[in-house]
Formats: sequence, C-alpha cells, structure tokens
Amino acid sequence: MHNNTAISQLIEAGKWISQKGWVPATGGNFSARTATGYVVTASGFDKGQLGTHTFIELDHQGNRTKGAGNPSAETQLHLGMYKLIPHANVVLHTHSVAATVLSRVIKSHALNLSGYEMQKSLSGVTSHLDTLSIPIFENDQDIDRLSLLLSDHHLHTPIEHAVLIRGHGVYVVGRNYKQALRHLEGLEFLFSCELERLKIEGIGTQL
Ligand SMILES: CSCCC(=O)C(=O)COP(=O)(O)O
Ligand SMILES: [Zn+2]
Repeated sequence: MHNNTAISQLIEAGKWISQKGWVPATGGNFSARTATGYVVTASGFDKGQLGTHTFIELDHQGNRTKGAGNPSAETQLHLGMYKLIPHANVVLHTHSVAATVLSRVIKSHALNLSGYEMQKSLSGVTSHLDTLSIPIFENDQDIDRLSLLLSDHHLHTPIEHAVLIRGHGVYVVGRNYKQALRHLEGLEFLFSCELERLKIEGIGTQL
C-alpha cells in the first residue's frame, strides 16, 4: 500500500475511534505497514483531528524519511509488533475506559474471554465456546523494554489479535485497515461486556 493511502485511512480511523471515546486527550497512536516501510502518527496530537501533517513516514528499518515533529512515543512497540506478526499491516492503540480498567482489575497475565458470540468478530474464531486469550503486560515508560517483553512472550504464545497494557490501553492488529477496525470494535464490545459481567458476578469468575 502507498503511504498516502495508509495516511488517509488512519485519519478516518482516528475520527471514528475518537467519536467512540477511545482516544481521550492525546492518547493512542496508529500505524500501518506500507510498500516503502511504515507510517505512524506523530506524538502529542488529538487522534480525532489528524491531518497529513501529523504523520511520520519511516523506511523498512524504522528510519524517518518524511514528516515533522516526533514520531509517537510508542513507535518502537508498533515496529516490534510488525516484526513479530507477519500478517499485521495495521496497528491501532487506544485508551478506552473498558480496556484500561479491565487490565487493572485482572491481576493475572491474560484476559480470557469465552461464551460471547461476538468473539467471532476476531479472525479465526469460529465459536463462542472458544477461549479468546488476550495477554496483559505491565505498563512501562521504557518502550524498548516493553517491546522486549512482548517478543519473549510471543516465542511461546504467539500474539494474534491484540495485547493489553495494564492501566494503559490496548494494541490491536489487523491484516488491513478494515480488519483492524473490526478487531478493535469487536474487542471493545467484549471488554465492555466482561467489565459489566465482573461487576455483577465478581472478579472470582474470570476464567
Ligand atoms: C496522554 S497520552 C500518554 C502517551 C500515550 O500513552 C499515548 O498513547 C500517546 O502517545 P503519542 O506519543 O503517540 O502521542
Ligand atoms: Zn498509549
């Protein structure tokens, strides 16, 4: 995909995600893998008001080729995920209330979801009886160290759709723009359902 097409898609994604309330203030960041490398949002912008000037273009090695300002503070996490997950071509990082709170109330290293029909909005999931496991990593201001944690985990448990960062948010991947948005919307629905369920049934009922 051409950089300009990817940038247009991520601008549209930002408007929609912002309307959903999943990128408050300047939270979140987005990227895409393109024919010449990557495009990533610049740091510190409202992700609901992105423009062509709020993107940094990188080559295949992650070196800047175009764009002013700083790339997202979490760029290395995006690049790390592209390296680990060959089918990932779009990464969307958001800070929704449900993802942030769930990742704190669940003390273990994964959020396990089962029994929801909407699990089938995630690629490869064919039944509500499957267990969809989203790994949870401790938040860390050192993004390189956080990225290393993901790589180590991926060696024994490949990351497929998403990862949660505790008290911070979610990183969702997709083969393309449409799939990444579908994964994000599906997961946000599941996070909200699980949070509501835990309020009623209690934390002890997490799988
Ligand atoms: C108030 S947002 C804190 C930083 C963060 O977690 C984030 O997602 C946005 O960082 P960026 O550098 O991509 O704007
Ligand atoms: Zn963030």
